[in-house]
This record gives sequence, C-alpha cells and structure tokens, in this order.
Amino acid sequence: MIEVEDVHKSFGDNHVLKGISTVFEKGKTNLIIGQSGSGKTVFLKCLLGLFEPDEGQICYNGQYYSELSNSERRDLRQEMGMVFQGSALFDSMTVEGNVMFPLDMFTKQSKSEMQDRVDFVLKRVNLVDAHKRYPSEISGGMQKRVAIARAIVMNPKYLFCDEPNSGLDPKTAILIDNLIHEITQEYDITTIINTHDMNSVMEIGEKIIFLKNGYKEWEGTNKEIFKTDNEAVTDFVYSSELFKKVRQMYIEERN
Ligand SMILES: Nc1ncnc2c1ncn2[C@@H]1O[C@H](COP(=O)(O)OP(=O)(O)OP(=O)(O)O)[C@@H](O)[C@H]1O
Repeated sequence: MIEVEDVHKSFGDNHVLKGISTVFEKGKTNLIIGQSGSGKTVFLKCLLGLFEPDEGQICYNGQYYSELSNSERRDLRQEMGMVFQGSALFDSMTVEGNVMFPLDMFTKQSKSEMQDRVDFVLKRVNLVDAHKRYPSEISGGMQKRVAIARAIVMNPKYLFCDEPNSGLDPKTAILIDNLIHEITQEYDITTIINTHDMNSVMEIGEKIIFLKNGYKEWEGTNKEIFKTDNEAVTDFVYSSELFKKVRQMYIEERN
C-alpha cells in the first residue's frame, strides 16, 4: 500500500503538484489520468522516489520515505518494478538477457536460479519461444511483455507503468492491460499506471485518480467515472465522440 499525504512539488515558480493526498491499495490496479501537463509524470516520479516532494509525505507499507536511510531507500527501490513508455529494452541483449538484467545487477543468485526465475516470468507473460531473440526481432506487444517480465522478475511489491499501451493497437493494448491487472492481483502488488487510454480506464481502473492543474480533482472507480457529474472529469472522459455516445446511451437508459 502507498499512502500519499498532501504532496507538493514545484520547479522554480512552476507549482506542479498542489497538495495531492490519496491511498493506493495493494492487489489493486490504480490509474493516474489527466490532461497533458497536469502533473502525472511528476507525481509518478515522486512515487518512484526520483523526485522528493517539497512538502508532504509518501508512505510505503507503513514506512515514510523521508525517514528512510540511504540504504533503506535502495532496498525500497529494489521492491519497485517499472514498465517504461516504449518498453526501454536493451537492444543489444536478447529477451532473456533483458529480463535477467535486474537479477544479475541486484542479487547474488546463481546462474541456474536466475535462469529458472527468467523462464518462470517469461512463461507468466506468455512468451515461451522468444528467449534468444532480440527486441528488434519481436513485435511491440511482445516487447511490452518482456518489459513486464523484467519489471516483475525481482518480485516487486510496487509496479509502476508509464503509458504501458502507447504505440499498441487497441486489441494488443487490452491484452497488455489485462496481463498487468492479473499479475497485480496474483502477486498482490500495488500497481500504479499513468495513462491516457480510456479503454484502460474502463477495463482495469479499480481506482482512478484524475489530476487537473496539479490538483487531485476527482478519485473513484471505473464504474463511478462514467456516472460522475464532475465537469472536468466528464470533459476529459467524453472528449472522444465514441464516449460521448456511450454517455448519452447511459443517460437515456437511466431515464
Ligand atoms: N524535471 C523537470 N524540471 C522542470 N519542470 C518539470 C520537470 N518535469 C516536469 N516539469 C513540469 O511539470 C509540469 C507537469 O509535467 P508532467 O510531465 O508531469 O505532465 P503530464 O501530466 O505527465 O503530461 P503528459 O501527459 O504530456 O506526459 C509541466 O509544466 C512540466 O514542464
């Protein structure tokens, strides 16, 4: 679980995060949504410990980040998996080399232990025949699976995903969403996804926080977001014609 208490972050005169408070529960898929420039990435970076808030606190399973020593912070970082926008795989390494990388860097496991773990996570993300291939030889959807396998190989307590669907066709995007969602439940991970994708909101948004101009404008579930009357949220959610029609149908059904 991650508890966020009144977090502020500025860059010079630019007050980007203006008192964000929320709770991200474990075993749940949490989404951060909002328009471009609303502060989603800065918030994600605060949660990752890459930016330190100017004010406020972030608490990881009962431990305040600000009270941790440097070595405790390093340990906490090893409990965090990250799926970057665009996968960020090492082009010169095979699929299994990419997935093994964190184990090689941060653990003292033997080669065969590492290999077993790599085989296990690649199987879990449904990639069984790609071990020896290079990122350039596999599809975008497969690259995402490798990125997810690499993010969970260290058995993280927290999983952060920055736009995990960017560049994928809608069908593959849903498969990737569902995979992240299943893994979150299966391994009881606190997962936080930064997204623009309304399909993700509908499919896997167990908890959604909507940022606007650095404020938390709204929070709720995927069921609630389509019923809210908050104008900022409806403007964002129904910016596409398709969703406007869905909302209209919902209102007609309700009346
Ligand atoms: N390292 C930084 N130094 C200075 N300003 C920054 C830095 N990172 C972000 N900002 C500023 O913070 C504000 C919010 O940016 P952020 O990247 O969090 O938006 P976002 O909601 O993630 O947008 P997008 O959806 O386009 O990625 C912007 O005004 C940006 O210029």
